Amino acid sequence: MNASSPLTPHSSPAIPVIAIDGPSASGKGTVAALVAKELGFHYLDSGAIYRVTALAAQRAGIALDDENALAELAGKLDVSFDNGEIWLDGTQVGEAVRTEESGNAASKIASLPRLRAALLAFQRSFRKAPGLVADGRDMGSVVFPDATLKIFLTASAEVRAERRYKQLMEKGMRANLSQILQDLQQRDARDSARSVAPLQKCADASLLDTDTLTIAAAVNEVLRRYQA
Ligand SMILES: Nc1ncnc2c1ncn2[C@@H]1O[C@H](COP(=O)(O)OP(=O)(O)OP(=O)(O)O)[C@@H](O)[C@H]1O
Ligand SMILES: Nc1ccn([C@H]2C[C@H](O)[C@@H](COP(=O)(O)O)O2)c(=O)n1
Repeated sequence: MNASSPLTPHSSPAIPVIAIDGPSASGKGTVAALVAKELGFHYLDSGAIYRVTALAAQRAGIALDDENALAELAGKLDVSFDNGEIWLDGTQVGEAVRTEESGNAASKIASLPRLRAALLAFQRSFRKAPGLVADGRDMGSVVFPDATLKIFLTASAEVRAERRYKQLMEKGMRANLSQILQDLQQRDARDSARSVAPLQKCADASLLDTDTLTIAAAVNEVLRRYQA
């Protein structure tokens, strides 16, 4: 696995990290990427790692509950990230990892402790100077517990479902609002209930509710908290 440039074998505590965790469609990816751009930092979309691992498993015919086989697969995945594009085994995965089915498959394998452990070092290898903005579910709690700033980004399930609906429609994908709301609530419940690295606001994270915030306002608020 590589993050488009040589791997750093160990994480470096001197390099600042902004960890943005939260439920699905809360805007983590959008806000994290814009904050990273503003600060000139690297960006880690950790959910994409789980999504592409699930895709690789499906291509290899590995069941999504076969923990040993999934952990072994994760340890030798040929995945790289380059300018927002994901490469698996030398080919671009494109929108295959952006569907709700892909999010659900990722959520299922993400509940397996050995699979999560196998992905830890790869995620930490993204910590490079001058800094990193990382989004996911356990960025502040497990992957970067010493992060400089930890944000728990959220919005009501209804607002998130509407945003996801709009996003899918804009991409020309089929979408049904009530189905999206149901899927999103099920995924959040699974991600919150698992025994390892559950989705939760850790004690040292600060809450950012974007129900009534524009993307620009959410980005500015993260930057303000970082600079404070
Ligand atoms: N504050 C906001 N106001 C309006 N739309 C927003 C806001 N934040 C994000 N969005 C939109 O909501 C959609 C979902 O955002 P995004 O994909 O960043 O969420 P996410 O938390 O990364 O989702 P997932 O966990 O499923 O990957 C996008 O279309 C994005 O543009
Ligand atoms: N740090 C992470 C990131 C993601 N996951 C799992 C749980 C999510 O439902 C799924 C897809 O993530 P998304 O792309 O929607 O952010 O992957 C996780 O457990 N830990």
